[in-house]
Amino acid sequence: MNPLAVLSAKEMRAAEQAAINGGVASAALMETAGKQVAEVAKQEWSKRPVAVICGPGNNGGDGFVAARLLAEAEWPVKVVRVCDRETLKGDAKLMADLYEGEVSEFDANALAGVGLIIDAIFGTGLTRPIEGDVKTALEAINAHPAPVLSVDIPSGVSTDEGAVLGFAIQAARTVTFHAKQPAHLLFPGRALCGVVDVVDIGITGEFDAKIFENHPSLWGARFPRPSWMGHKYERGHVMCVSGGPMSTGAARLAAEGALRIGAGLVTMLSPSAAAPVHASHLTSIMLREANTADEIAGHMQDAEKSNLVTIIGPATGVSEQTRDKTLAILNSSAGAVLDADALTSFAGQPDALFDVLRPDDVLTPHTGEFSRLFSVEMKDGGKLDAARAASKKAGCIVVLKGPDTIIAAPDGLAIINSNAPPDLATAGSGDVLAGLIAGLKAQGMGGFEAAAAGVWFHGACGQTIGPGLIAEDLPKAVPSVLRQLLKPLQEQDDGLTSQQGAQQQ
Ligand SMILES: NC(=O)C1=CN([C@@H]2O[C@H](COP(=O)(O)OP(=O)(O)OC[C@H]3O[C@@H](n4cnc5c(N)ncnc54)[C@H](OP(=O)(O)O)[C@@H]3O)[C@@H](O)[C@H]2O)[C@H](O)CC1
Ligand SMILES: [K+]
Repeated sequence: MNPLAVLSAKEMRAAEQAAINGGVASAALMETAGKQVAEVAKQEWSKRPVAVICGPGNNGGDGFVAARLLAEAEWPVKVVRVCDRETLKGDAKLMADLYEGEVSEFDANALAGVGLIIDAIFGTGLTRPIEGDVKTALEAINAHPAPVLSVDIPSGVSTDEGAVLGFAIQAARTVTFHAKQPAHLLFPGRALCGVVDVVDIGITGEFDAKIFENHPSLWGARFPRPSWMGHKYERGHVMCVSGGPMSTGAARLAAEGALRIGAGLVTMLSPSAAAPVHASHLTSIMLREANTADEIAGHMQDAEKSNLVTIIGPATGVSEQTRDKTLAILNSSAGAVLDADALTSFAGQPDALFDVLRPDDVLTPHTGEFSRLFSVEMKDGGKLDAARAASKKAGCIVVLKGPDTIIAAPDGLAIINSNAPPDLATAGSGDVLAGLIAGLKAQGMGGFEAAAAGVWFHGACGQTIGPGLIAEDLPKAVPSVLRQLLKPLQEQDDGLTSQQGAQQQ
């Protein structure tokens, strides 16, 4: 299976069942899961008193295995149950029976003197909000100074959404099995996981995954590389629609992003009143006047000559005029990346937009713009489903921006990005992203892959600059990230491309 595949709780159960049908004993899977948890504890922490807190299901079963193996390794182990003994059944009961040490019920003294807590309370089987005595136990764990190692997922986090159901454990580290689940990548779940280890427990076989974690290995083979014999007209053309004289910076940031990522030509389409402002700033980016939707449509005829992709939205203003200009682009043969005001200009009448979008066009809303255009209230943890449904509804690629940006395609495929540092939440950063995506699309990448690559690049540029970042820095960081990405794999610096590097923040 692709190591970047992300499986839902239902898909995890199906993968587990397929392994069982293929002859692997379910108890063997649990034994390996618990063994891997014990191994991570031994690798990451020195020998110390450990409390293993076990819940009523198979997550608790994994905990009993880890407790047995740590006790065999002569760790001082204390097992604490947050369920009645009678609720344990199947493999979990078997593992509880195999544990020979004392098992106590959770109380105020349960964590006294421990230096590590293993959270094996709930995993993928959490079905309802945490409350009552269980909540009291989780609160005591979070209040205790010992680090927490969570089994599969921090208890209280919903697997498919990464939302907190009532209350959740804050882990220092989380060991998950076979593949990541959405909660390991979506906030707030991701922040509650700490460092995530994905370990093998003996599940084999192919799985038709629909969700992936963003990484160059998903799209690197199709990433455009300039060729010796090529010329600028073969590297695509990006046009950027500008706002008025007091709002020109956003379009310039997008244009610079497109040029830096390799588009052969970039042209600013500016209202006449704003053209002198652009003229005093632009050098390698060309400048043309375009005041009306008809004039925009006229420029779109360039699409016949080159692979033209047009960006509209950054500081173009929420107006009927922006709407008409957007429709002029969508009714031409130019590709489109629609951001910010171009999206909000269709709030209240989204069908006028959805009717003309083509499957390869890209929308890049942040959550506010998304809610306005798709008339949905964004809830904690609803992001992945919302982006996938929106992509289907709009019939094009949707990039729902945030610390855990989702890239969704109408056929249900989705990519979750995990390399963006918080420094990227700054004015103008999203404009550069629209430019990166358009620049890659103009060079021949499909909309979905261009969006994934653009989002990853944006994150990698953010990591390169780090604290103090302003949007103007992002296009300037593109060359160093490109140099890194286009190196042969064995020469790449892991800091930028490894999963772990991305996961640590
Ligand atoms: N995926 C794999 O290949 C393997 C996974 N393993 C581990 O198994 C768990 C999933 O186990 P499961 O038994 O399905 O679920 P949980 O252990 O997470 O919990 C289910 C029990 O919890 C009760 N529950 C649910 N929500 C609450 C709540 N809010 N408050 C109290 N109790 C709750 C639930 O009760 P129901 O009434 O809803 O039935 C269950 O009793 C996975 O995460 C891995 O750790 C295998 O060990 C290895 C293979
Ligand atoms: K857990």
